[in-house]
Amino acid sequence: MNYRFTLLPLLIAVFVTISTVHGQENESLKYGSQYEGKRQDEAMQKFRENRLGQFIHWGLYAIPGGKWDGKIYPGAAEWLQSWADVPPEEWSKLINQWNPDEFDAQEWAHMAKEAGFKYMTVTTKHHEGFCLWPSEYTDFDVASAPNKTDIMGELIDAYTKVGIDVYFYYSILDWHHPDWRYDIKSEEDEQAFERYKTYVDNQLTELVERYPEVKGFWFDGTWDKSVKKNGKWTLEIQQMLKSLKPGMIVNSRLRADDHGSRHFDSNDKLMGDYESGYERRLPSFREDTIVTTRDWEAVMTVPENQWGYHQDWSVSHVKSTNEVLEWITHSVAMGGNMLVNIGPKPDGTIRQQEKTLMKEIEQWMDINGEAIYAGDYLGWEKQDWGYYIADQKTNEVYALVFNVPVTQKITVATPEGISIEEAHPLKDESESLKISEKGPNEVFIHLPQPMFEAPYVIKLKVSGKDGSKGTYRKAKT
Ligand SMILES: C[C@@H]1O/C(=N\OC(=O)Nc2ccccc2)[C@@H](O)[C@H](O)[C@@H]1O
Repeated sequence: MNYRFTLLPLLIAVFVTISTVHGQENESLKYGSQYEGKRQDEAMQKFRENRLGQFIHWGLYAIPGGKWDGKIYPGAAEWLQSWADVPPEEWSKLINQWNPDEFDAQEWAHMAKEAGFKYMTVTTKHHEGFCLWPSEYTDFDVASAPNKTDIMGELIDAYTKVGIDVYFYYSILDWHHPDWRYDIKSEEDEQAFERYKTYVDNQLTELVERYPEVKGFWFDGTWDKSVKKNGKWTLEIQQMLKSLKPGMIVNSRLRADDHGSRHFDSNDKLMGDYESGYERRLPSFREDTIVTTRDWEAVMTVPENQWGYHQDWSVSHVKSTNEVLEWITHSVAMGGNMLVNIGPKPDGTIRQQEKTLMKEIEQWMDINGEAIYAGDYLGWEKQDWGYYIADQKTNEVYALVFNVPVTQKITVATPEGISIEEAHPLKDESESLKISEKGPNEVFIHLPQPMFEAPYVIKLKVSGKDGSKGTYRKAKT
């Protein structure tokens, strides 16, 4: 049998397949990722060192607070218009009740500063379309409400003054604007969405020009086909913002590529400046360590799923402060940032549960904040008792204990040639914790009695192969 002729078609098929697959990985995209790796400029480094931020969801939805026509809706309060199926013209009447007469931006900024938040991201316009600044391009804004306070102006001034970086959340999805479209299926859709794109471009330009201290944009509401079919526009928005303000930071959630692929382009390359796909969920140490190769940020609610103010938090589990601290620690231990959300009340005050949470975060961060700020992925074997964090700048190593072993001691397994010299609790660094040999490259660190109620942070003095500090960190991948 002449194999040459029999095998030839198979060989061709194999070759075409390999080249196609390989070719797909390197498909040249016009609107895909614009660069690879982590941005190393000062603005992005500051984002990376901030680590802990405050998310603020505020808008007309705070007024009904999850209740419509006498019925409580357990879903996210900022989506009430959707859950209760309220027609836009009826929902818009809420503007006549917008009167946050207790709003005090300095008080909010002070609370955030004390709590240890290094940056803040606030909703300029959520899906409902109401604008919390006086916009030249719509009358569905604070300038048309009984209380005309420029919320964005007050907040960015107050937070910037106390040294907290401010980012703007902006929803592309807009339930109020007549030209918003979920999909583009007709010439009429096309023309309307072109008008809508101009509206958004104008508003974004307006926001940067009115509030030049803004550090970046957190885009949302980009999952519909209308946006996925406009990948070019999403890149143009990114480029426009960076030309308006060099160093501007834009999240991956804005972006769609030539084929509608979101966050990551069709070559699996991250778009935007950091990955913003972790919403009320966290990457796994077992399956998702790829996140440690890029900048990323998780965002979290205190209840199971309430971003805007909901008057009845009994509708779901409400995280304890220790749970919130573990979400923050988990993110930083995997080289990411965390935004912890609050949903202010319609009168401009902050609900007691959120004030208590911020106070308890403050008390913990006052002692342990050095393990969080500029924290990064260490790369050592994840242990059940908690997390390791390495400081990006000092290379100090911290062990953050959340799950106390019944043995009253934690195991620290170090890479070959690395040893633990000393262990000091951050709550009293003059104290030295006992270290005992467990096996090759494994030691026990003995925990103090009585057991503690909050996450317990230990600073480890580590020596590397050549005895110098800092040689023990896993190579940055
Ligand atoms: C931070 C949150 O972001 C949102 N949505 O984020 C999503 O990623 N939504 C989503 C996730 C998966 C599929 C479709 C939409 C908003 O709808 C919500 O009100 C809040 O502002």
